[in-house]
Amino acid sequence: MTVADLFGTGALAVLLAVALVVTFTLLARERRATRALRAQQPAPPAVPGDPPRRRRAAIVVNPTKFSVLDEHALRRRQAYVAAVFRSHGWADPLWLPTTPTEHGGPQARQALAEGVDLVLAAGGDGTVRSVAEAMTGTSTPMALLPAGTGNLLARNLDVPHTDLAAALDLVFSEADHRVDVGWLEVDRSGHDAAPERHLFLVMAGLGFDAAMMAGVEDRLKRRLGYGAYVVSGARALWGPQTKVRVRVDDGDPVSVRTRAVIVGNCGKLTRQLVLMPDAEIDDGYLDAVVISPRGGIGWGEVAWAIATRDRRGQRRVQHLRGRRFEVSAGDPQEVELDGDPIGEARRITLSVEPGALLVRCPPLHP
Ligand SMILES: Nc1ncnc2c1ncn2[C@@H]1O[C@H](COP(=O)(O)OP(=O)(O)OP(=O)(O)O)[C@@H](O)[C@H]1O
Repeated sequence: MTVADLFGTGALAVLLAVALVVTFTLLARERRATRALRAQQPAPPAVPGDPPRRRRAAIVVNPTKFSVLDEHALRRRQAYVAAVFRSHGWADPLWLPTTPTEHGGPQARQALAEGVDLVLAAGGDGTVRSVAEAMTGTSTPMALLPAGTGNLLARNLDVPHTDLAAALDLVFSEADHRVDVGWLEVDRSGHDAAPERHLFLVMAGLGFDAAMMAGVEDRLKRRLGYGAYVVSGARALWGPQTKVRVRVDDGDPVSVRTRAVIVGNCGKLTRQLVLMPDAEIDDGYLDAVVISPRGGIGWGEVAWAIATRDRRGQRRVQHLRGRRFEVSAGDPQEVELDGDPIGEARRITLSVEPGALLVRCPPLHP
Protein backbone atom coordinates (compact mmCIF):
# COMPACT_ATOMS: atom_id res chain seq x y z
CA MET A 1 0.00 0.00 0.00
CA THR A 2 1.35 3.41 -1.05
CA VAL A 3 1.16 6.59 1.01
CA ALA A 4 -1.40 7.90 -1.50
CA ASP A 5 -3.56 4.83 -0.83
CA LEU A 6 -3.32 5.49 2.90
CA PHE A 7 -4.40 9.16 2.57
CA GLY A 8 -7.08 8.04 0.22
CA THR A 9 -8.95 6.39 3.03
CA GLY A 10 -11.17 8.93 4.80
CA ALA A 11 -10.93 7.27 8.21
CA LEU A 12 -7.19 7.47 8.29
CA ALA A 13 -7.22 11.15 7.27
CA VAL A 14 -9.58 11.96 10.16
CA LEU A 15 -7.38 9.97 12.56
CA LEU A 16 -4.31 11.88 11.37
CA ALA A 17 -6.06 15.25 11.79
CA VAL A 18 -7.14 14.35 15.33
CA ALA A 19 -3.63 13.23 16.21
CA LEU A 20 -2.20 16.52 14.91
CA VAL A 21 -4.71 18.63 16.88
CA VAL A 22 -4.00 16.66 20.08
CA THR A 23 -0.24 16.99 19.58
CA PHE A 24 -0.44 20.79 19.02
CA THR A 25 -2.79 21.23 21.99
CA LEU A 26 -0.43 19.31 24.29
CA LEU A 27 2.58 21.27 23.02
CA ALA A 28 0.78 24.61 23.55
CA ARG A 29 -0.28 23.59 27.07
CA GLU A 30 3.30 22.62 27.92
CA ARG A 31 4.59 25.93 26.60
CA ARG A 32 2.00 27.83 28.73
CA ALA A 33 2.96 25.84 31.83
CA THR A 34 6.66 26.54 31.27
CA ARG A 35 5.93 30.25 30.86
CA ALA A 36 3.86 30.32 34.08
CA LEU A 37 6.60 28.51 35.99
CA ARG A 38 9.22 30.97 34.73
CA ALA A 39 7.04 33.88 35.80
CA GLN A 40 6.87 32.51 39.36
CA GLN A 41 10.61 32.18 39.64
CA PRO A 42 12.64 35.08 41.03
CA ALA A 43 14.73 37.00 38.51
CA PRO A 44 18.08 35.30 38.01
CA PRO A 45 20.83 36.87 40.10
CA ALA A 46 22.80 39.52 38.26
CA VAL A 47 25.78 37.95 36.59
CA PRO A 48 28.92 39.64 37.88
CA GLY A 49 29.88 42.16 35.25
CA ASP A 50 26.24 42.83 34.24
CA PRO A 51 25.70 46.62 34.45
CA PRO A 52 23.18 47.28 37.32
CA ARG A 53 20.14 49.36 36.36
CA ARG A 54 21.17 52.96 36.97
CA ARG A 55 18.69 55.18 38.74
CA ARG A 56 17.39 58.15 36.80
CA ALA A 57 15.93 61.49 37.83
CA ALA A 58 13.86 63.96 35.84
CA ILE A 59 14.43 67.68 36.34
CA VAL A 60 11.48 69.92 35.59
CA VAL A 61 13.16 73.27 35.08
CA ASN A 62 11.76 76.76 34.65
CA PRO A 63 14.33 78.05 32.11
CA THR A 64 13.44 81.70 32.74
CA LYS A 65 14.93 81.46 36.23
CA PHE A 66 18.37 80.78 34.72
CA SER A 67 18.33 82.73 31.49
CA VAL A 68 18.10 85.97 33.47
CA LEU A 69 21.76 85.40 34.36
CA ASP A 70 22.99 85.00 30.77
CA GLU A 71 21.94 82.95 27.78
CA HIS A 72 24.34 80.06 28.53
CA ALA A 73 23.62 79.88 32.27
CA LEU A 74 21.08 77.08 31.97
CA ARG A 75 23.36 74.95 29.80
CA ARG A 76 26.26 75.37 32.26
CA ARG A 77 24.03 74.38 35.19
CA GLN A 78 22.70 71.37 33.26
CA ALA A 79 26.23 70.14 32.56
CA TYR A 80 27.19 70.57 36.21
CA VAL A 81 24.07 68.83 37.53
CA ALA A 82 24.46 65.92 35.08
CA ALA A 83 28.08 65.46 36.20
CA VAL A 84 26.99 65.32 39.85
CA PHE A 85 24.35 62.67 39.05
CA ARG A 86 26.93 60.60 37.13
CA SER A 87 29.38 60.86 40.02
CA HIS A 88 26.73 59.22 42.24
CA GLY A 89 26.24 56.38 39.76
CA TRP A 90 22.94 57.72 38.38
CA ALA A 91 22.10 58.01 34.69
CA ASP A 92 22.07 61.47 33.11
CA PRO A 93 18.87 63.23 34.21
CA LEU A 94 15.94 63.77 31.91
CA TRP A 95 15.51 67.55 31.45
CA LEU A 96 11.94 68.77 31.02
CA PRO A 97 11.65 72.56 30.63
CA THR A 98 8.45 74.37 31.56
CA THR A 99 6.72 76.68 29.08
CA PRO A 100 4.57 79.82 29.47
CA THR A 101 1.46 77.59 29.39
CA GLU A 102 2.72 74.34 31.00
CA HIS A 103 4.26 75.25 34.33
CA GLY A 104 5.46 71.80 35.45
CA GLY A 105 2.43 69.51 35.78
CA PRO A 106 2.51 67.91 32.30
CA GLN A 107 6.31 67.62 32.52
CA ALA A 108 6.09 65.81 35.90
CA ARG A 109 3.40 63.46 34.52
CA GLN A 110 5.67 62.64 31.58
CA ALA A 111 8.53 61.92 34.02
CA LEU A 112 6.31 59.58 36.05
CA ALA A 113 5.18 57.79 32.87
CA GLU A 114 8.84 57.21 32.00
CA GLY A 115 9.34 55.53 35.39
CA VAL A 116 11.99 57.84 36.84
CA ASP A 117 13.12 57.35 40.45
CA LEU A 118 12.94 61.02 41.48
CA VAL A 119 11.54 64.26 40.09
CA LEU A 120 13.29 67.54 40.88
CA ALA A 121 11.51 70.86 40.58
CA ALA A 122 14.06 73.51 39.53
CA GLY A 123 12.38 76.89 39.81
CA GLY A 124 10.31 78.92 42.21
CA ASP A 125 7.23 78.04 44.26
CA GLY A 126 4.96 78.14 41.19
CA THR A 127 7.03 75.45 39.47
CA VAL A 128 7.22 73.42 42.69
CA ARG A 129 3.44 73.63 43.13
CA SER A 130 2.72 72.48 39.57
CA VAL A 131 5.14 69.55 39.85
CA ALA A 132 3.74 68.60 43.26
CA GLU A 133 0.17 68.64 41.92
CA ALA A 134 1.12 65.91 39.42
CA MET A 135 3.08 63.89 41.99
CA THR A 136 0.59 63.95 44.84
CA GLY A 137 -0.69 60.45 45.59
CA THR A 138 2.25 58.73 43.88
CA SER A 139 5.15 56.94 45.57
CA THR A 140 7.85 58.78 43.59
CA PRO A 141 9.66 61.40 45.66
CA MET A 142 9.99 65.05 44.69
CA ALA A 143 13.13 67.09 45.44
CA LEU A 144 13.83 70.81 45.12
CA LEU A 145 16.47 72.81 43.28
CA PRO A 146 15.23 76.24 44.39
CA ALA A 147 15.64 79.04 41.85
CA GLY A 148 12.76 81.39 42.63
CA THR A 149 12.46 84.60 44.58
CA GLY A 150 10.38 83.50 47.55
CA ASN A 151 11.31 79.78 47.64
CA LEU A 152 8.85 79.44 50.51
CA LEU A 153 8.65 75.63 50.49
CA ALA A 154 12.44 75.31 50.44
CA ARG A 155 12.68 77.71 53.40
CA ASN A 156 10.08 75.72 55.33
CA LEU A 157 11.78 72.38 54.62
CA ASP A 158 15.28 73.71 55.30
CA VAL A 159 16.40 72.95 51.75
CA PRO A 160 19.30 75.26 50.77
CA HIS A 161 17.83 77.90 48.48
CA THR A 162 20.87 79.96 47.56
CA ASP A 163 23.40 77.20 46.94
CA LEU A 164 22.73 74.79 44.06
CA ALA A 165 25.58 72.45 45.09
CA ALA A 166 24.21 72.16 48.65
CA ALA A 167 20.65 71.54 47.39
CA LEU A 168 22.01 68.84 45.09
CA ASP A 169 24.07 67.22 47.88
CA LEU A 170 20.90 66.85 49.86
CA VAL A 171 19.30 64.86 47.02
CA PHE A 172 21.87 62.10 47.60
CA SER A 173 22.21 62.35 51.36
CA GLU A 174 18.72 62.67 52.78
CA ALA A 175 15.68 60.45 53.12
CA ASP A 176 12.12 60.89 51.84
CA HIS A 177 9.35 62.24 54.06
CA ARG A 178 5.59 62.26 53.60
CA VAL A 179 4.10 65.74 53.83
CA ASP A 180 0.53 67.04 53.76
CA VAL A 181 -0.77 68.97 50.79
CA GLY A 182 -3.41 71.68 50.87
CA TRP A 183 -6.19 72.07 48.32
CA LEU A 184 -7.65 75.47 47.50
CA GLU A 185 -11.03 75.77 45.81
CA VAL A 186 -11.60 79.16 44.25
CA ASP A 187 -15.18 80.24 43.73
CA ARG A 188 -14.76 83.57 41.96
CA SER A 189 -18.38 84.69 41.81
CA GLY A 190 -19.47 83.12 45.13
CA HIS A 191 -21.76 80.73 43.27
CA ASP A 192 -19.52 79.20 40.56
CA ALA A 193 -20.88 75.91 39.22
CA ALA A 194 -17.37 74.43 38.98
CA PRO A 195 -14.88 76.19 41.26
CA GLU A 196 -11.19 75.92 40.28
CA ARG A 197 -9.06 73.58 42.37
CA HIS A 198 -5.37 74.16 43.03
CA LEU A 199 -2.80 72.45 45.23
CA PHE A 200 -0.76 74.48 47.71
CA LEU A 201 2.13 73.44 49.87
CA VAL A 202 2.86 76.52 51.96
CA MET A 203 0.05 79.07 52.32
CA ALA A 204 -2.99 80.30 50.52
CA GLY A 205 -5.17 83.18 51.50
CA LEU A 206 -7.23 86.16 50.74
CA GLY A 207 -6.81 89.87 51.42
CA PHE A 208 -3.76 91.88 52.31
CA ASP A 209 -1.07 89.25 51.76
CA ALA A 210 -2.53 88.35 48.38
CA ALA A 211 -2.70 92.02 47.43
CA MET A 212 0.91 92.27 48.51
CA MET A 213 1.92 89.34 46.26
CA ALA A 214 -0.13 90.77 43.40
CA GLY A 215 1.74 94.05 43.82
CA VAL A 216 5.17 92.44 43.43
CA GLU A 217 6.08 93.09 39.83
CA ASP A 218 8.59 90.77 38.17
CA ARG A 219 10.85 93.76 37.46
CA LEU A 220 10.92 94.62 41.18
CA LYS A 221 11.55 90.95 42.09
CA ARG A 222 14.54 90.83 39.76
CA ARG A 223 15.98 94.04 41.24
CA LEU A 224 15.22 93.55 44.92
CA GLY A 225 14.66 89.80 45.30
CA TYR A 226 12.82 89.03 48.53
CA GLY A 227 12.90 92.77 49.40
CA ALA A 228 10.28 93.31 46.67
CA TYR A 229 7.71 91.70 48.96
CA VAL A 230 8.56 94.22 51.70
CA VAL A 231 8.08 97.15 49.31
CA SER A 232 4.80 95.78 48.03
CA GLY A 233 3.70 94.88 51.56
CA ALA A 234 4.22 98.46 52.70
CA ARG A 235 2.06 99.63 49.77
CA ALA A 236 -0.71 97.15 50.55
CA LEU A 237 -0.70 97.87 54.29
CA TRP A 238 -3.03 100.81 54.22
CA GLY A 239 -6.01 99.24 52.49
CA PRO A 240 -9.38 99.06 54.25
CA GLN A 241 -10.53 96.15 56.44
CA THR A 242 -13.00 93.76 54.84
CA LYS A 243 -15.85 91.83 56.41
CA VAL A 244 -15.41 88.08 55.84
CA ARG A 245 -17.07 84.95 57.17
CA VAL A 246 -14.77 82.17 58.30
CA ARG A 247 -15.97 78.63 58.94
CA VAL A 248 -13.63 76.00 60.40
CA ASP A 249 -14.56 72.33 59.86
CA ASP A 250 -18.20 71.82 60.86
CA GLY A 251 -18.31 74.85 63.17
CA ASP A 252 -20.61 77.84 62.74
CA PRO A 253 -19.35 80.60 60.42
CA VAL A 254 -17.89 83.58 62.28
CA SER A 255 -17.91 87.12 60.85
CA VAL A 256 -14.75 89.17 61.26
CA ARG A 257 -13.45 92.48 59.97
CA THR A 258 -9.98 91.72 58.72
CA ARG A 259 -7.15 92.69 56.36
CA ALA A 260 -6.18 89.08 55.60
CA VAL A 261 -7.02 85.46 56.23
CA ILE A 262 -4.02 83.23 55.52
CA VAL A 263 -4.26 79.45 55.77
CA GLY A 264 -0.99 77.53 56.03
CA ASN A 265 0.24 74.00 55.59
CA CYS A 266 3.50 75.31 57.08
CA GLY A 267 4.23 78.68 58.62
CA LYS A 268 7.64 80.20 57.82
CA LEU A 269 8.13 83.26 55.61
CA THR A 270 11.86 83.36 56.30
CA ARG A 271 14.02 81.60 58.88
CA GLN A 272 13.32 84.43 61.34
CA LEU A 273 9.85 85.49 60.24
CA VAL A 274 7.31 82.85 61.21
CA LEU A 275 3.68 83.62 60.51
CA MET A 276 2.25 80.41 62.00
CA PRO A 277 4.62 79.03 64.64
CA ASP A 278 2.49 75.93 65.33
CA ALA A 279 1.99 74.88 61.72
CA GLU A 280 3.69 71.57 60.86
CA ILE A 281 3.73 70.26 57.30
CA ASP A 282 3.07 66.68 58.39
CA ASP A 283 0.50 67.04 61.19
CA GLY A 284 -2.61 66.46 59.07
CA TYR A 285 -3.97 69.95 59.90
CA LEU A 286 -4.05 73.42 58.40
CA ASP A 287 -3.35 76.47 60.56
CA ALA A 288 -4.73 79.92 59.86
CA VAL A 289 -4.12 83.51 60.90
CA VAL A 290 -6.74 86.21 60.74
CA ILE A 291 -4.95 89.58 60.69
CA SER A 292 -7.11 92.46 61.83
CA PRO A 293 -5.05 95.58 62.58
CA ARG A 294 -6.59 99.03 62.99
CA GLY A 295 -4.39 102.00 62.14
CA GLY A 296 -0.64 102.33 62.54
CA ILE A 297 -0.62 101.10 66.15
CA GLY A 298 -2.57 98.00 65.13
CA TRP A 299 -0.02 97.20 62.42
CA GLY A 300 2.73 97.76 65.00
CA GLU A 301 1.07 95.12 67.19
CA VAL A 302 0.82 92.72 64.25
CA ALA A 303 4.46 93.26 63.32
CA TRP A 304 5.53 92.75 66.93
CA ALA A 305 3.49 89.54 67.26
CA ILE A 306 4.98 88.11 64.07
CA ALA A 307 8.55 89.20 64.80
CA THR A 308 8.53 87.82 68.37
CA ARG A 309 6.29 84.79 67.62
CA ASP A 310 4.50 85.74 70.86
CA ARG A 311 0.77 85.62 70.23
CA ARG A 312 -0.46 85.56 73.85
CA GLY A 313 -3.43 87.85 74.38
CA GLN A 314 -3.05 89.06 70.80
CA ARG A 315 -6.35 90.31 69.33
CA ARG A 316 -4.88 91.54 66.05
CA VAL A 317 -3.47 88.17 65.00
CA GLN A 318 -5.96 85.42 65.68
CA HIS A 319 -4.95 81.76 65.20
CA LEU A 320 -7.20 78.92 64.07
CA ARG A 321 -6.62 75.26 63.29
CA GLY A 322 -8.67 72.72 61.35
CA ARG A 323 -8.85 70.39 58.39
CA ARG A 324 -11.18 72.56 56.32
CA PHE A 325 -11.65 76.34 56.11
CA GLU A 326 -14.30 78.20 54.20
CA VAL A 327 -13.72 81.94 53.79
CA SER A 328 -16.23 84.16 52.03
CA ALA A 329 -16.30 87.89 51.45
CA GLY A 330 -18.99 90.27 50.23
CA ASP A 331 -16.64 91.97 47.76
CA PRO A 332 -14.16 90.10 45.55
CA GLN A 333 -10.77 89.78 47.26
CA GLU A 334 -7.32 89.11 45.83
CA VAL A 335 -6.34 85.44 46.38
CA GLU A 336 -2.83 84.12 46.82
CA LEU A 337 -1.45 80.63 46.32
CA ASP A 338 2.06 79.82 47.65
CA GLY A 339 3.12 83.39 47.04
CA ASP A 340 1.53 83.77 43.59
CA PRO A 341 -1.51 86.01 43.07
CA ILE A 342 -4.28 84.22 41.16
CA GLY A 343 -6.91 86.94 40.83
CA GLU A 344 -9.99 87.86 42.81
CA ALA A 345 -12.67 85.63 44.32
CA ARG A 346 -15.62 85.92 46.69
CA ARG A 347 -15.25 82.53 48.33
CA ILE A 348 -12.34 80.15 48.92
CA THR A 349 -12.33 76.72 50.55
CA LEU A 350 -9.14 75.17 51.84
CA SER A 351 -8.67 71.58 52.93
CA VAL A 352 -5.80 69.25 53.78
CA GLU A 353 -4.84 65.88 52.32
CA PRO A 354 -2.55 64.33 54.94
CA GLY A 355 0.75 62.71 53.90
CA ALA A 356 -0.08 62.77 50.19
CA LEU A 357 3.33 63.87 48.86
CA LEU A 358 6.74 62.26 49.27
CA VAL A 359 9.53 64.84 49.50
CA ARG A 360 13.29 64.38 49.76
CA CYS A 361 14.45 66.84 52.42
CA PRO A 362 16.17 67.09 55.80
CA PRO A 363 14.31 65.50 58.76
CA LEU A 364 11.07 67.38 59.43
CA HIS A 365 11.56 67.28 63.22
CA PRO A 366 15.32 67.25 63.81
N1 LIG B 1 9.39 78.72 29.48
C1 LIG B 1 8.80 79.75 30.09
N2 LIG B 1 8.76 80.95 29.49
C2 LIG B 1 8.18 82.02 30.09
N3 LIG B 1 7.61 81.97 31.32
C3 LIG B 1 7.62 80.80 31.97
C4 LIG B 1 8.22 79.61 31.41
N4 LIG B 1 8.09 78.61 32.29
C5 LIG B 1 7.42 79.12 33.36
N5 LIG B 1 7.14 80.42 33.17
C6 LIG B 1 6.48 81.33 34.12
O1 LIG B 1 7.13 81.22 35.38
C7 LIG B 1 6.13 81.21 36.42
C8 LIG B 1 6.59 80.34 37.57
O2 LIG B 1 7.74 80.92 38.13
P1 LIG B 1 8.39 80.24 39.39
O3 LIG B 1 7.36 79.91 40.38
O4 LIG B 1 9.28 79.13 38.95
O5 LIG B 1 9.31 81.39 39.93
P2 LIG B 1 8.99 82.62 40.93
O6 LIG B 1 7.64 83.16 40.59
O7 LIG B 1 10.15 83.57 40.94
O8 LIG B 1 8.97 81.83 42.27
P3 LIG B 1 8.72 82.32 43.75
O9 LIG B 1 7.24 82.16 43.93
O10 LIG B 1 9.52 81.37 44.59
O11 LIG B 1 9.14 83.74 43.83
C9 LIG B 1 4.89 80.62 35.78
O12 LIG B 1 3.76 81.26 36.32
C10 LIG B 1 5.05 80.96 34.31
O13 LIG B 1 4.27 82.08 34.01
